[in-house]
Amino acid sequence: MVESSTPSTNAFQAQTSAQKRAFSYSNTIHQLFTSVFQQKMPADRIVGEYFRAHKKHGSKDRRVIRESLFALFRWWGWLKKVHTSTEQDESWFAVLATVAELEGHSWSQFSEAWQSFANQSDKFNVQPSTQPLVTVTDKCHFVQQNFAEVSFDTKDLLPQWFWDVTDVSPENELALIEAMSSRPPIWGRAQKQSTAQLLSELQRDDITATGSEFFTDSVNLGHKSINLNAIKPYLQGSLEIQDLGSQVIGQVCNPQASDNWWDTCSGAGGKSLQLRSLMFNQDNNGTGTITASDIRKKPLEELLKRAKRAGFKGISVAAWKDETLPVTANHFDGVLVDAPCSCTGTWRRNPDMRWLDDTNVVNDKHALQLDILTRSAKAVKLDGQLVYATCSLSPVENEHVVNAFLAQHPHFALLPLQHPFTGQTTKQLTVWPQDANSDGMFVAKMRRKA
Ligand SMILES: C[S@@+](CC[C@H](N)C(=O)[O-])C[C@H]1O[C@@H](n2cnc3c(N)ncnc32)[C@H](O)[C@@H]1O
Repeated sequence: MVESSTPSTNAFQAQTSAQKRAFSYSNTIHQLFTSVFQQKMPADRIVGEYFRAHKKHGSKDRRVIRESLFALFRWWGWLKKVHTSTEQDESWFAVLATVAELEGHSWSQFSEAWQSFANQSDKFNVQPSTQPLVTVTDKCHFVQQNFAEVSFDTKDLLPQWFWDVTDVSPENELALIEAMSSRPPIWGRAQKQSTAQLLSELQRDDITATGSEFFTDSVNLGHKSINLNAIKPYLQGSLEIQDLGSQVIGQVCNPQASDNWWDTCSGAGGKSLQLRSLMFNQDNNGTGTITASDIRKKPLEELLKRAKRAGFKGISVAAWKDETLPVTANHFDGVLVDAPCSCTGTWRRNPDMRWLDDTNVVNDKHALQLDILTRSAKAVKLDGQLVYATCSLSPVENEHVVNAFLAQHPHFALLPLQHPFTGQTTKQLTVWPQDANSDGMFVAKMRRKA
C-alpha cells in the first residue's frame, strides 16, 4: 500500500464526529486511489488486500470506502479536470462530495462534510443537486454548474483511445456512455434445476432475483453484494454466476446433448459449465463431453471444483502448455475460443481499468488471438463449429481477427447469427452493454466445410 500524505484534521476544521469520520474515510480512499494508479493494479485487488490487512473496518465503513473509490473511477473522466494534484487538498474533497451526488450515495452526513472541506477554499462552491440526477446528461450539467471554469462532455467518461479503437455509431454513443457509467446487475444461471425452482430457493435465502426475458436459465440477482458461500443454491451448484453477455456465447455455441466440445481458453470454466448445463437441459443422460484447456493450471483446478459442485460429469481438463495441440485433431463437434483480450466490455464492473490501460491493450493481442484461433481450428471435425469470442468492444480484437483467420482458412465459413437481445441478424455479433444491461461481448461462429 502506498502511503499518501495526510493533512491534519485541523487544517480542514473537522469538528463533529461525522466530519472526523468523513476525514478518516477520505484518508483511506485517497491511499487506495493513489495505490491503484501507482501500482497499476486493479482496484478490486488493492481493496481486497487492504481489507484483509485492516480488519478494523466494519461493513458500513467498507461500503463507504469501496463504493466511493469505484465511483471516483467511474466519473474520473470529469473529475480529473477538477482534482489535478496528488494531494488531499480542497479539490480532492470537492470530487469526493461530487461522486456522492453523482451516485446518489446515502451517506449525506459524510458528503456534506467533504463539501464543507472543499468550500473552505475560495476556489470552490460545491453545492448538492437540487433535483434527481438520472441521466449522464443531467450529471454532466450538474458537474458543469459546480465547476464552471472547466468544460465537461459526456464523451470524457471514456478515454479518447477507447473511442479511437471502437466503432460506435453517433446515435449509439450516449447509450453506451450511459451504460459504461453504471454497474450492471449480478447475473447468474440456473443449473440442473428450473429457473422457477431456483428463484423460490433464493427467496428462502432472502435474495430477490428475477428471470430474464432472453434466456430461460438466466437470473438477475440485482445489485446488492451477495455472500455466495452462505447460500444453498450456490453451494449445491444449482446457481452459477455468469454475466448475461457472457451467457450469449454459450447460447451461440448451442451444443447438442451428445456433442464433444473443446473450450480452448476456459479459464476457471464459466463457459465450460454453461455448455455442459445447456447439454444437460436437453437430455440429462446425454453422452456429451467438454474438454477444457488453458495456459494456466490454477483456473483449471478451480473449474474442476465448480464442475464437482454442479455434479456435472463429462467435463475434463487438458492443460495447454505449448504449441502442441493438447487434444485430438479433427475430433470436436465444436471448439470455443474465448480469447484473451483487452476486456473493454467488462469496464462497467471494473471502471478503474479504463484509466489504467491504454491503446496497447487492444492493439497488442491481435497476433496471439489469431494464433490461438488458428491452432484451435485444427481440432474441429468436418462440418463442426468454431466459435471465436472476446469481451472486447474493439473490431481490432474481433472482426479483424476473424477476417484474417477466414482469409487464411477458406474451408471455414461464417454462420449467420441472430442478436438475442435485439433480434437483428448479423454475421459477427457485438453485444453492447446497453443492449440488455450486461457486459459487452463479441462472438462469431464458423463451420468447417468439406
Ligand atoms: C477471456 S479469458 C477466458 C474466460 C473463460 N472462458 C470464462 O468463461 O470464464 C481468456 C483465457 O485465455 C487464457 N490464455 C491466454 N493465453 C493462452 C494461450 N496461449 N493458450 C491457451 N489459453 C490462453 C488465459 O489464461 C485466460 O484464462
